Amino acid sequence: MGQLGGKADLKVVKGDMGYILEDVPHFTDYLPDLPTYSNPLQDHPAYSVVTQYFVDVDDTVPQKIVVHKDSPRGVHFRRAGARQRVYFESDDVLACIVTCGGLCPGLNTVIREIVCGLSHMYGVNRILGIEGGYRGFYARNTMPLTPKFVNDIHKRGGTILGTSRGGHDTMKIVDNIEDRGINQVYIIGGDGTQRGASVIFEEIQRRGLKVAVVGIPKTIDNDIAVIDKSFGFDTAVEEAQRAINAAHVEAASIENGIGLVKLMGRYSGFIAMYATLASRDVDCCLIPESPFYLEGKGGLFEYIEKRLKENGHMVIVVAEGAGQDLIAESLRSMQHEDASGNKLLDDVGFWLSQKIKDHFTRKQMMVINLKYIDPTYMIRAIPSNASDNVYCTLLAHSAVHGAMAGYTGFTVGLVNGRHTYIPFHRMTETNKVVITDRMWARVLSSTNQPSFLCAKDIEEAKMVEQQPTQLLDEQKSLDNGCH
Ligand SMILES: Nc1ncnc2c1ncn2[C@@H]1O[C@H](COP(=O)(O)OP(=O)(O)OP(=O)(O)O)[C@@H](O)[C@H]1O
Ligand SMILES: O=P(O)(O)OC[C@H]1O[C@](O)(CO)[C@@H](O)[C@@H]1O
Ligand SMILES: [Mg+2]
Repeated sequence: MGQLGGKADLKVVKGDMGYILEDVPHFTDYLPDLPTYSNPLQDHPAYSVVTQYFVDVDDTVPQKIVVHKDSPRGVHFRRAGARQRVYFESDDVLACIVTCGGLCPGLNTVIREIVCGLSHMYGVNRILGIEGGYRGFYARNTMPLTPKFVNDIHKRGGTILGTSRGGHDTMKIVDNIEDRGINQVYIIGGDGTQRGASVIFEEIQRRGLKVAVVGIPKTIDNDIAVIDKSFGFDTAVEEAQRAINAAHVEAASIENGIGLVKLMGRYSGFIAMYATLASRDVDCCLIPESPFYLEGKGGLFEYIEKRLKENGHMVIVVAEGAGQDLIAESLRSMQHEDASGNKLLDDVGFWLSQKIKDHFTRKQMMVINLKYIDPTYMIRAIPSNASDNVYCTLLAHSAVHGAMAGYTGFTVGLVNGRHTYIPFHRMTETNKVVITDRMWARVLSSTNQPSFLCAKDIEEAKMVEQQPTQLLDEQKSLDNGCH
């Protein structure tokens, strides 16, 4: 297996039969001759009895598991887990944890399990919480975190550390890390946060510091492509059921009742799609990936009228990023951004409510009763459910094992059911609902809604699907020997 040259931040290894490892950085890449120590887990009363507890250094996990007889082995990621040798002595570790971006169920569980993992598995006692997101590194005090302090935080929503958008000043952050003597940095956040983590890692590497930078990807929208699923997503889908049930009860209790529920999903409609599929009470699901229109044949108004005539009531679920082009057209809305530079969206739920009410009032054909429910922040603020709690625990432990083993500049992630270490740059590939895929077809068949698509839209969607992804591009250039 040979190391390939290439882009400065890519560490790619190529093997036989089209095997590619998209590896993550390690201290030894820029700090040769570091001492190593035997992993204290070897003597741990709970873990020492586990057969093959340590991960083989050569274990990797394939990104694509559906293969043909002759297909190349494809891209792999380094398998997460405890290594036999570690690069830190327990007493020398000073770790810190920061949470950035929007809230998500499970943040406190990840914080708890990093603290308990470091302490119980590796005997690390010095752990700091950075308050209020990235700017907390240089603008706020830190809080000491102990297993006792974090004991029951997983039962609470939000993040005990606080969070923020904006305020990423790489130099000030790294100066602060260096001044405090921090040598493990755990960064929990979404795509913006992981971009921030990547530049922090680059600066740390440039300064030649022995500081592990580890990301734990957070997105309630489940919009990161490379991982199976993000923590908090299951909890969000489950909690969304309560809003959909309420909308259904309201709609079904009154003549021509329409229950409209807005769910999160800025660019990806996964929460709306899964909540719709799980509920079976939803008659129409609108997501950012699938354009729709209101007036005329095959439009939303026609469908609402038909459904009310058939059934007397209906439930509509709309993802917050759906129909933004329509709103922009009708409101000539200004484009605003939040402190991190994310586009601020217009409220599709409120806009759609008004449009539906106006339409039926104007037409005077039937009196409708529309109830609009926006549970978005109520969903985002709850604690994670049981399965997300276990998932968060494994992500946190993978992060701790990776840092102790000397890996850095990576995020943890579940790929095909296995925990892995993934280079930062892969975190920015977005996961979207593919509207020409089976899952979206299942939604359409469960709701009976029109697809709102003309032949041209379908062609365009297929073209997007067929376009080479970054992965294929890279694979192609690797095959051409470009790296
Ligand atoms: N390209 C970037 N370089 C450095 N820092 C960044 C970059 N993009 C975002 N950040 C910082 O990351 C933090 C979080 O970013 P953002 O508000 O976009 O949330 P996020 O991590 O994407 O989470 P989510 O969008 O899921 O709520 C902010 O402090 C922001 O300044
Ligand atoms: O209102 P805030 O806190 O900026 O966050 C809203 C955004 O965060 C997200 O949940 C992503 O984390 C989006 O779906 C949503 O648009
Ligand atoms: Mg984001």
